[in-house]
Amino acid sequence: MQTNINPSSKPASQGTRDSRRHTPKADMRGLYQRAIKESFIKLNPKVAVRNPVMFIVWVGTIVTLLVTINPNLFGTVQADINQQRLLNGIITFILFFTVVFANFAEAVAEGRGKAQADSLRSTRSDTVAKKVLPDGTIVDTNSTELRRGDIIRVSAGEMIAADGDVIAGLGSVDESAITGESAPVLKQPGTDIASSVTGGTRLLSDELTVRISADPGQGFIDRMISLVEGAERSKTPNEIALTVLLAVLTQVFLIVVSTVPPFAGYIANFVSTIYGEAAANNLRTGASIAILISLLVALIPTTIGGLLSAIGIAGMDRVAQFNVVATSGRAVEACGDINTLVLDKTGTITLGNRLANEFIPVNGHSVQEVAQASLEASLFDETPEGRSIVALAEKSQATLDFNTKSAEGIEFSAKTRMSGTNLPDGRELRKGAVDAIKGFVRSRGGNVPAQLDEAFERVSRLGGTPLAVCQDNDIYGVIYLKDIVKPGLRERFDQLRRMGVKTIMLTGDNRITASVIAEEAGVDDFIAEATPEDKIDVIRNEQSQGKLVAMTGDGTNDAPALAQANVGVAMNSGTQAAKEAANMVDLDSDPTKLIDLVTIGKQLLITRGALTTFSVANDIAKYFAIIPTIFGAAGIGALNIMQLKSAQSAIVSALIYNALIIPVLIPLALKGVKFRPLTADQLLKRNILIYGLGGIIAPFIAIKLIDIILPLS
Ligand SMILES: Nc1ncnc2c1ncn2[C@@H]1O[C@H](COP(=O)(O)OP(=O)(O)OP(=O)(O)O)[C@@H](O)[C@H]1O
Ligand SMILES: [K+]
Ligand SMILES: [Mg+2]
Repeated sequence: MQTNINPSSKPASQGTRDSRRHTPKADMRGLYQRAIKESFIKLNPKVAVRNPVMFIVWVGTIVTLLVTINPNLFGTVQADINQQRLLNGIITFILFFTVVFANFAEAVAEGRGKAQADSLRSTRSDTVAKKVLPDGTIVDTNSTELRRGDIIRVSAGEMIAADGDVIAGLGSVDESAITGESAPVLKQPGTDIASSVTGGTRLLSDELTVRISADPGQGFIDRMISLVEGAERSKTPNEIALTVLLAVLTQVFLIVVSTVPPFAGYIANFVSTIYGEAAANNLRTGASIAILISLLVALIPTTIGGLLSAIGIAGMDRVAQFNVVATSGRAVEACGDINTLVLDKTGTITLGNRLANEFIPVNGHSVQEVAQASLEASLFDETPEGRSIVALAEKSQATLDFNTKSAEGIEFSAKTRMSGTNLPDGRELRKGAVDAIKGFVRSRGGNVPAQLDEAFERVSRLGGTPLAVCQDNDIYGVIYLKDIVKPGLRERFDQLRRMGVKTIMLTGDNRITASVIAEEAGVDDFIAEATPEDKIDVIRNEQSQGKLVAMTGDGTNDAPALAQANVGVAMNSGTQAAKEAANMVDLDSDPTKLIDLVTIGKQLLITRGALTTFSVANDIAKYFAIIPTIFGAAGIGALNIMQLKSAQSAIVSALIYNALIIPVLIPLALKGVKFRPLTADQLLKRNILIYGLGGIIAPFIAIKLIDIILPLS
């Protein structure tokens, strides 16, 4: 087992998170002022109707306002008309603020995104780009006139006018406008990583030629702005299902409450035969329209109805705080339902800077000869692995004895799993996965020495990647590429396991290395020697068992798998193809962030469930507060278990509680309920216990307290 973990390196997604937020903290006071204004603007019926539960409250407010103005509107009131008017007025006032509070919850949630959008927009200004025409001439072109496929030249100090891929040049780019990270990022063409640039970022050094990949208004920052602003926010399937459920519940209570007057009338007739007409009248007037509306509003799920969209928006927002751009709320929620997490080994589970550590000779060759062959084989290999091999070979005094211009580079591909160089004198040098090189040598009539397997095993058992090196049909030796498992992963995978998420490591590397790394990192399963096609198959296979799969990737060859996965997270450092196929982009290019995303998604679902449970459980107390006032005077006082001061005080207390609970719960809706890594089953039980039981008890206490404080008799 590997013991040489670098103790100074932190898990990639911890530690620096706060400093990485891509927008400055929103001005909170301005945010609340804006939200208060918005809460009143949202009273517009056209907007209000989108939330059926709160719309009922809004309509109820209008009706109670009418009976405040004229208490006799729906039949003569027998009680003191001024007293009736006062009560109706108070009810109207509270109902109105119930709607405003719900609007406020949504406005606060939206406001954070708007503030973010503003700060993003401020980084965006029309830029003049140097467009390269097909004949090579350069013309100044406004960034709004650039189209997909156009070629531009960017010089040091200039803003990159639009998204694109670097096709020539090399330079460092300041991406702090989107990532908040001030360290410059090196951009160069060709490689899977580091070839894509984002409009609105600034080139710090040298010169780049960029092929534009997005039409105006379709760029990454544009998409980010419209996302955080909520312009593209559509309800997720879960949210729609819950909205429908709440609407149905509202309808049920509407029917229930509308049966109260006939029922009360029936009892009144009965009461009049025993206690006389005076008592019966009391009962008939008790069921006044304003009180029935109060009962209805108390019973329908206004708490969750008022907080539902804030919870969803906050979920997207929390993802943004982690420096991840989600293309939809649906993607965020899907994270919460993930059963299987597919991770690739190099760069995800390991630190990824696989560096050449040692040359191990076989077949009677010397270390020097292996270094020489490795240098020649890696001459055109631009991958970090290739570069590190060149560096180690040069340290071992290897030199070139041919003109590199006349040699031909054989690029690495995940399919062949080797790379190399064809020399001018006809020699073919190759390096790559050991079995791939074995195949290459055998196809040229060569032998595979037993020593090779020993070297292969030795490197693999250390968790390293062994690369065999050969010249034509002669195997020279093995290059030990050393890699290190990221610290702290085991705990994170343990956490996922407790949430019921299975982790699968997918790697193109050999079985032994894979098993050593898998064991050290603590993943549940691993698949070795995987081709890009295998990656899609693994995802499809999991999905065919009804599982939801998340995957992280960065390469163009990851794009199909990213698209196939239910949640695909592309690295910002990755190719445009990968970013387009994925439904999330991680601006920090930190593959382990999926673990945080799963947590956020789960937290979103749990918060919604918890507040729904709480909202519905609240009804019991409110029911017992209001129902005796409808029947109370008629001697059914046994229902008055809360012993509230009077009918008026009971109704008003219940409604005040009902209204205030919305703003009280806004922080919880925005922050999410405290998350613990438990399975769905355990979480359900826990939530029913806390939010169900709490939801029953809390309002009894709160309503009783409000009743005591209220100066109503
Ligand atoms: N530059 C290279 N030249 C030759 N062979 C390479 C090179 N890079 C990798 N290989 C070999 O090809 C195998 C597959 O590499 P690749 O980087 O495609 O793996 P992968 O499928 O992305 O999985 P992971 O990145 O998790 O290891 C490696 O295990 C190694 O044996
Ligand atoms: K309610
Ligand atoms: Mg890889």
